Amino acid sequence: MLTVQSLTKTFSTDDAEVRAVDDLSFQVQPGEVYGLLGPNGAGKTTTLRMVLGLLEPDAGFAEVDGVRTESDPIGVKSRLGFVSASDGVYPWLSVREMLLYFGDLYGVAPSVAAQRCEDLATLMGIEPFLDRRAGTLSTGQRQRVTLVRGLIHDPPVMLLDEPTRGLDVVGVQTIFDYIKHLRDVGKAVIVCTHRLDEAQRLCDRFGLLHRGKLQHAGTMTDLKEATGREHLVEMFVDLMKENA
Ligand SMILES: Nc1ncnc2c1ncn2[C@@H]1O[C@H](COP(=O)(O)OP(=O)(O)OP(=O)(O)O)[C@@H](O)[C@H]1O
Repeated sequence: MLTVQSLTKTFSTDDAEVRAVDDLSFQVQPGEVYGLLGPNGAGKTTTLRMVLGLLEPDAGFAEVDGVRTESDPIGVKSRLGFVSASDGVYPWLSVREMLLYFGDLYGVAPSVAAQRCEDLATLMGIEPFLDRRAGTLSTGQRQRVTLVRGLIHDPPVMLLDEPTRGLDVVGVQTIFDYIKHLRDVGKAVIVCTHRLDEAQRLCDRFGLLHRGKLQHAGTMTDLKEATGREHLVEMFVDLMKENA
């Protein structure tokens, strides 16, 4: 389970202070897909960076399966999988070498990592290119490899940042299947995306973030009741007008 409690971060620049994340709290349960959604600059990336332990909060904390980022940053990283549209691959390693290398970085025993590599390769359809250099893969093939890489240490919590960016319909469907798999095997999943139509189909619960604060949170039914709107897109447009 992931807990974010009263998380707050202000950035100071030469001419201004930006409260990027403002007293943000939410939880994601095992087997649940949570859409953390918001327009540009809402605070999504800053939140993920604090959950991952890459940025220190001014106040509040993130906790992954009972382990707090501030007290055990390595322990938290081993319990998190992170997949981002901007993930790179090591071009000169074969896909298998790269996956086993990441397993090793996470402290997974080589025999366990090798078996997981085989199982996940079958699941994500990457067996045909396991022994090809990662640098020769297409965007969609590379994306599937990064999805496998995110799971090589079998973390209980997965963070997906813009997972469908740049993918064709088949690639998007692969992400949908992957997220369904994550839900089925009981991972707690956070998805950040600007594709609100996809989010509406994918997520069990939502947090609509604007100016670092959750403006609405809950299931689609909760959000519809609270806003009187049918679709996330309309809710967002209203939010941005209200806060303009
Ligand atoms: N290192 C930084 N220094 C100063 N301001 C920052 C820094 N990082 C983020 N910000 C500001 O904090 C706010 C939130 O940014 P953040 O990147 O978290 O938004 P986001 O929701 O991920 O946006 P996007 O959808 O555009 O990626 C923005 O106003 C941004 O300019």
